[in-house]
Amino acid sequence: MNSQPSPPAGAALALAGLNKSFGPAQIIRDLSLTVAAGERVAIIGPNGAGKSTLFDLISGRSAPSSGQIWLAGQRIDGKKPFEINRLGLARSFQISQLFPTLSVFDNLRCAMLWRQGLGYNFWRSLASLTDTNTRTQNLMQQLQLESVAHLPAQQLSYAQQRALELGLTLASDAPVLLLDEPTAGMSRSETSQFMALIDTLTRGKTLLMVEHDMSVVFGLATKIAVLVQGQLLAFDSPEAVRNNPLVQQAYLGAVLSTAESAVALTPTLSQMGRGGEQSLRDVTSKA
Ligand SMILES: Nc1ncnc2c1ncn2[C@@H]1O[C@H](COP(=O)(O)OP(=O)(O)OP(=O)(O)O)[C@@H](O)[C@H]1O
Repeated sequence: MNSQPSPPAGAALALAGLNKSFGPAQIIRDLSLTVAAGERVAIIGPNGAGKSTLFDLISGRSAPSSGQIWLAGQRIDGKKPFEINRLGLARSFQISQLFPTLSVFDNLRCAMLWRQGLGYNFWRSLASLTDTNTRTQNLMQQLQLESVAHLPAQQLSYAQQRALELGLTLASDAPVLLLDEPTAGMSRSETSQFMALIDTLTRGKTLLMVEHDMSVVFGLATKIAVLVQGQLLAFDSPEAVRNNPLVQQAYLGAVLSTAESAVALTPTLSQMGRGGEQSLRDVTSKA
């Protein structure tokens, strides 16, 4: 009767028949989704649609009521967050994840060490420390945070803190990343520049992001998943989702009409090119 379900071949992440209830309230309903390696998926939907709950299920923060989740072919539903992280999935946890009194460099180094399973260990070999320091330095450069390397995280600007938070997620070197509203709270120009940073630093990785800002969604995602009342209404290319009458009716129509002007004002990544990446320096170097 209960034949063991198998994951779709070659998927970076796959969800099948996922359900989550809190008491009598069913929040996620029979959700199935297959994400190919290297795909960038934006999860959108009205407030309360279940986006954060879905992230919680994938990252192990809570267990599904039923259904399966596979990461690169391995069942992960019901596993602990640190086990899922070790298996190759990292989730950004907003600024609260930062160590406020540690420097930018030490925040990143801690994340690197955790990935290696070393922690702060007095007896760690000098060679591995040197290697970690070099890789921390490289990541810090990519994040354009060298100018604030020795500042405590709590003294950074908001945009710099978000860049550091992205760095902590990247430090685990996980091939699958979950980003929770990466540009929330940023100005429009900061958002454009941060999008360019995400684009550059997550190349080749599989990305899922919950995002309300349609300029980010349509500028960055290769696929969009639309969640309404816990159900997957659509999972398709940005163009197909934009033109889907069901999506228009349930969600995007209203959102796009208010966001359209913002989208028009925000250059796409290809339009930004190197210039966009360059100007991020201005944002992240703000004291
Ligand atoms: N631990 C919980 N216990 C009971 N209900 C919960 C719990 N967590 C979430 N919910 C409910 O589940 C529903 C979906 O919440 P969720 O935060 O996943 O939505 P969301 O799409 O991320 O919303 P938003 O866009 O506003 O962040 C909401 O009605 C919320 O009240």
